[in-house]
Amino acid sequence: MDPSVFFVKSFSKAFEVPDKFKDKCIRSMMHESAPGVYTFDMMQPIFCDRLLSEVEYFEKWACETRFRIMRPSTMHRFGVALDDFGMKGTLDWLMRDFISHISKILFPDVGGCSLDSNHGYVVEYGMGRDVDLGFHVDDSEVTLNVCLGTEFTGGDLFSEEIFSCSHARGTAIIHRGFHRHGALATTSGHRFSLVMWCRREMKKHRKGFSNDCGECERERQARLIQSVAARKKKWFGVVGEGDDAS
Ligand SMILES: O=C(O)CCC(=O)C(=O)O
Ligand SMILES: [Fe+2]
Repeated sequence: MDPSVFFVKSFSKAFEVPDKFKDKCIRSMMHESAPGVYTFDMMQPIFCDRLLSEVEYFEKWACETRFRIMRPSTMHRFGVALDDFGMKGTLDWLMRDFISHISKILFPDVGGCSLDSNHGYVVEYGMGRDVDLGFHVDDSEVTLNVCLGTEFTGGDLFSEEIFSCSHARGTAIIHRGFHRHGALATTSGHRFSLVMWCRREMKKHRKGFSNDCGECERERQARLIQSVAARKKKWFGVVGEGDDAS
């Protein structure tokens, strides 16, 4: 996958410099909006558009086939988990090659570079969708939140410190999972965000377990991916680039 297709220049450049300058470059593109909360430019509009059209296709498909959408978390009534439509490979790549490095620099105390699993989803706010999100902590070591747009007012993210970060399309916020935060009401339009809860599962919980039913989960994922890819191909004549199914 070519990062320059998805990432803004400042982001991809920071990861291309020789290793000895990399940490400094990555740090210099971060703006600390509140203690422990960092914002930076990350995604190009084309990434936001493509992800949102995938979500739209998936929701349409789920509606027509009566596939029960797994909501991202108990806090959300709307939104979709990205694993459900074959984006696991893309999310793993994002975490392994980029988020882990950022986490090593900013959050060595929680995940550092040893993040090894993730839960990625898109949340939706606005008329007929969720309105806001109460104060909470995430089930993650490190959380990445990328604003996908589209047009909206309100929806600022907030945390305990006096901090309000209005999120522009393509910008990312990264923080520790235990950093309490919430989202104010989206007062007009629709707001979508890509959220990735990045975890350190293996080291924390699974040490010493050789059979944790990963096999069953892999089979379930493979069946789902095949079925979604087949339907997408039938309807749209394409399978999204970067999907597990491609
Ligand atoms: O609404 C947002 O962008 C924040 C979402 C969030 O904090 C979460 O899903 O854990
Ligand atoms: Fe959260």
